[in-house]
Amino acid sequence: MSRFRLKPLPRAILTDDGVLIKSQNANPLSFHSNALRDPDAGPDDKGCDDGTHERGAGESMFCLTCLSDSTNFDSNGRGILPMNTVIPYGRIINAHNVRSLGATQTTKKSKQDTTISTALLANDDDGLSMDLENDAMDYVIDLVFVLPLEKNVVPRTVRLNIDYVPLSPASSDLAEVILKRSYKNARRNKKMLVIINPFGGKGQAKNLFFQRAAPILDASGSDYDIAYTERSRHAVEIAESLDIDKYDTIVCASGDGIPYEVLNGLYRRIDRVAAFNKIVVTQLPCGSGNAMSISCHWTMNTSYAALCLLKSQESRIDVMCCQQPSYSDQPRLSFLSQTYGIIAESDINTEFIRWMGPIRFNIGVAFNLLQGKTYACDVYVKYAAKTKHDMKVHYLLHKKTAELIFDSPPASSSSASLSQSNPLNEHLQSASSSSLSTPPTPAQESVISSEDFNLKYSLSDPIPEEWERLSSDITDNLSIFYTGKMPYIADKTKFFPAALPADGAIDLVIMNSTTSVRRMTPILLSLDDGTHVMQPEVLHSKVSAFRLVPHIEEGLISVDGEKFPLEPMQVEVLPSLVKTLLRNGSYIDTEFDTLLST
Ligand SMILES: Nc1ncnc2c1ncn2[C@@H]1O[C@H](COP(=O)(O)OP(=O)(O)OP(=O)(O)O)[C@@H](O)[C@H]1O
Repeated sequence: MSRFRLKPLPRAILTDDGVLIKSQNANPLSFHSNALRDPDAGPDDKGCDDGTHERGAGESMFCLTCLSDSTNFDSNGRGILPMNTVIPYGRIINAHNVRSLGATQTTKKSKQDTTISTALLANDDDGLSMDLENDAMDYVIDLVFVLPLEKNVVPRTVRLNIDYVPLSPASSDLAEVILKRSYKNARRNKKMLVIINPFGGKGQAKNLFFQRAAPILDASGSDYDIAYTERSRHAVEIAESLDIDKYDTIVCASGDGIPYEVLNGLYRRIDRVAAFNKIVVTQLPCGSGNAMSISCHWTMNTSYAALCLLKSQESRIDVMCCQQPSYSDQPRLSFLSQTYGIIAESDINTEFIRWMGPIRFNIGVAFNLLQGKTYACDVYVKYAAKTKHDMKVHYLLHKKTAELIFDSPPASSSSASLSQSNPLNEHLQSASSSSLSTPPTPAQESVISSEDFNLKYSLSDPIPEEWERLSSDITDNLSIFYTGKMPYIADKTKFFPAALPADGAIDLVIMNSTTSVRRMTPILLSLDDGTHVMQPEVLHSKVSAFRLVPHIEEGLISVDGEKFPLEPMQVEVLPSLVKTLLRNGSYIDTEFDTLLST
């Protein structure tokens, strides 16, 4: 005999945007935190800062101060999802049919009835019941979604009674229907290797991963192994010897140093074509420099980046290939930047004050600037866009193409939505719910061959005829030489606002020491909004290749934040070589178009 336990459930339906709560249940909903935690990592989600209520054991509750306006309180301090709240597909990370609870008892519904008190009968039956009157089936689903709590997103589970009319017998697995909508354009069931640099982010990388990202990955049912880097360049070895049949995604829970090493490890493989066709390389921001995450996931927050890791589409991006005499047998890949002059010195030569955090870099720049240091060199370039006008044309052309491919219709605003509290989530929502957001050649379908690794130019050859030498007026007194492929080089530093993921070009920014400190200071202070590139003193172009020949005695070149020898360096773009995850299929919007129109 079955034992029955009455448990009221809220009713919901599927909409184009997400799961819409149709009936506001009089009883409070409780949301279960299903985060698995590293026992070493300590608690993360502590509930509310305001301390007005506490969480019971094994249970988390919504709180007004942590949620959007769409959340209400009952007298016990528990949150309820009001009618017309939408849990967007972009926020849903898992769903389970509650088969063990079995048949649901349906009541006859009038069209206007939005406060149905449905009882879930817990018994031993399996299966789902059908309301023959309207062909809608009642499903009991455990829906796992992420909720903004303080500055992070955290996983929660809610049990819902969902009315759904199956389109075909094959779609009667409602959890699968929801998951397909929630992971549109994204690879589900990734096989991930998470590489954690325990020294990254001033030693915080491991805690950040386990506190902010792992709960979301675990709640989504993701499959991942963890490897810790034990020494410098260990990630090169890990990637070089990786079993690429076992994994499809390498997640670098680190700063930008580990993705750099991983890409070069993959590049050294004999089967590198297969590796670059299979493996996606992405970052969870756990270091002090997280340019890849801010550029690709549009966030420096580890929990939001974990959500993006699950939801973003695989895309191919350009990478740069560096040649120098010291490693002529094995060129190096660079995904982020190469720099020479004040910024290189400030980045690398301030390692000894690493404990200061990112401010050490600003101190280094200011120090070198005030000393009026110059870094003489010769620079030869193959232009892709030379003048500021060419830059505008190039940028708008490539940005336009991306918009046509990836833009989504605006989400319905008729219903309250859990996504309202954070503008970042609108992007996530549109990315996953749009029917127009399928790119013509997503990374899953675009295959590269060994020819895509071929370099067009050799450092040992003379400068090609079609290249141009920059005027010595600029290069004799050079202060900053910076080339890059991603818009952000650090938090709040939009150094390359015109950078695009796959435009076949490297962005070049050069500044000259003849610019007075009085002029240089405001230019450098405008790095956060990217307006420095609009200043007449700043040379801003796009190149597909360049050669830098330093003429100073002592110094260094920095590639993706790593110290490189002070030698001639030649760099060329290798178009669309690397698979990564891009939110909505693009880099974070730098609003460079707005700068162009001012
Ligand atoms: N176990 C280890 N011991 C020492 N160094 C390591 C170890 N693991 C990784 N590294 C090195 O740490 C460097 C920085 O790594 P990462 O980018 O993850 O951290 P970060 O905090 O962002 O550092 P940075 O400020 O240099 O960017 C890498 O060059 C890597 O080779």
